[in-house]
Amino acid sequence: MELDRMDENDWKYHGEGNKSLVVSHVQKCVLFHCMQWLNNINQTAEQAFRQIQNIVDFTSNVMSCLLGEKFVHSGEVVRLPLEFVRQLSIKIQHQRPAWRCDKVMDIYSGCALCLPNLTSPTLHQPTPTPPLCIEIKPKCGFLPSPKHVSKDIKTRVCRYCMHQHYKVANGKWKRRSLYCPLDLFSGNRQRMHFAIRHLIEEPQNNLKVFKGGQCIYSSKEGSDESPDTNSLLHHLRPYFLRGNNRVNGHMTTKAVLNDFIQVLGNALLSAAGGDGGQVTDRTGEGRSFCEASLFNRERIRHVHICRSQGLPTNNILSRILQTQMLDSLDIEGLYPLYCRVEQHLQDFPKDRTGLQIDGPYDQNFLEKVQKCSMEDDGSVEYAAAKVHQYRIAMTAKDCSIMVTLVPSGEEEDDDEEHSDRSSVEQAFSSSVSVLDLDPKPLDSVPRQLRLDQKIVSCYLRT
Ligand SMILES: O=P(O)(O)O[C@@H]1[C@@H](OP(=O)(O)O)[C@H](OP(=O)(O)O)[C@H](O)[C@H](OP(=O)(O)O)[C@H]1OP(=O)(O)O
Ligand SMILES: Nc1ncnc2c1ncn2[C@@H]1O[C@H](COP(=O)(O)OP(=O)(O)OP(=O)(O)O)[C@@H](O)[C@H]1O
Repeated sequence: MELDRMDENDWKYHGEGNKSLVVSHVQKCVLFHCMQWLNNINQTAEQAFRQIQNIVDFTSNVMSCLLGEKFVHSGEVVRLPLEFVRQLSIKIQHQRPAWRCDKVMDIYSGCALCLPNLTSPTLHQPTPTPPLCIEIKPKCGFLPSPKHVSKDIKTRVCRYCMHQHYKVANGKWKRRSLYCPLDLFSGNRQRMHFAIRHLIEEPQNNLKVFKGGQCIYSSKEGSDESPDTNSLLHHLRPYFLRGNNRVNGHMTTKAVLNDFIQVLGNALLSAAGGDGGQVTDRTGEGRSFCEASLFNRERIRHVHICRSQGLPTNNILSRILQTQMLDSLDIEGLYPLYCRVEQHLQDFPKDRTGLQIDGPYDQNFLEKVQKCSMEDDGSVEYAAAKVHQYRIAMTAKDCSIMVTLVPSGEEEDDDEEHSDRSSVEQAFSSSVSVLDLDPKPLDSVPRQLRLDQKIVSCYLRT
């Protein structure tokens, strides 16, 4: 790509989050993450470059080691012509969701993060059934240890399920989602199926489906209407009309949905990097069932199911969960350590660099985090390492998984000996990546504590 000869007409709006606005190339398999700001803060181009380089370093030197490099794309910082960025921001403005427009795209620095477009149709041959890409933001998959929390409810109901009450009370979403992350991270097929079905019913910002690079299914924040599941099923039907189902050419809507969920669940369970085989089974710890999950409420009926299975150790869900569990103290146990670091930085501002509070996110940073002692010796180094661990865990709690399902060649359809189950499993090859791995700033810690208190008191009230 010739960065000095850019044309905004080659780019289109792709999506956005809380911090970045994403534009994709109309033909090539690349996209840019442009930063967006709440206020038009006075950041120099060099500071903007440094901030994005920090994201690249954190992704490649920290998150990639913890999650598995095969799943992670770190990207690179690019400098774009300012006029191109300005024209682009004007071009895409009308496509942005209104509720994100309190943020403005950074048109001053010219810096952006360049990544492969994981939903790009141009990666594959054009066919009537282009790859399906399913983006899942799973959120936190475990309950905190009772040692560190002041409210017993936090050890019984997961943060996501409690947060749902708070979000509905504050009008962020009109309806609660019945998805529970603890079911998705269970490794138990029935629980995972249950979780994915509820993600589809109420996707909020936890599920998006792309076909041929276009987002065909997602929630609109603040909207009264649920997304159109029938339209999703209409898109999915041709992918599942194969094997035995093709014989009579008819498939019920429920069967399409079940097959889709089964294929997605399989893709998540089979995505492993490095050595595999062992099982992470947390049922014994009592931190893997959420009382608010509908599945759990039916636990007596499902008791034989609950005892079985777990995630294979090097599975992507397992690695995300292990990284989330670096938050071993809960925000309540972590906050006093954060205060120790803050106090120290006020007294000795120059130590900010040595403690690597804002990076650099290099090998040394990762070692500090991995070698952090179990015992608090009262030092600022211990406190800083625990805060670093917490911030890494926050990133893992906020990342997204992109599952790509590529329909297999037609020849597999011809084998009518296959049962429905094996044919649907063979009908796709899959790959998995993890998105949105930027570091959370130090000042997100007090915000997290305040939010935690609001979520818990709202839940206890309702
Ligand atoms: O705190 P949470 O759990 O609400 O997570 C925030 C997300 O809200 P969610 O609950 O997923 O709708 C929030 O997502 P939305 O903007 O709601 O789509 C962001 O991902 C936010 O991260 P950051 O501050 O932009 O780095 C997330 O904030 P962090 O807590 O990860 O900093
Ligand atoms: N490499 C990619 N390939 C395809 N789509 C992507 C890619 N990166 C981001 N996206 C899309 O753009 C959206 C916004 O990106 P992202 O979640 O990284 O933004 P963010 O502002 O960092 O998010 P958050 O709100 O979690 O802070 C994603 O939800 C996803 O749909």
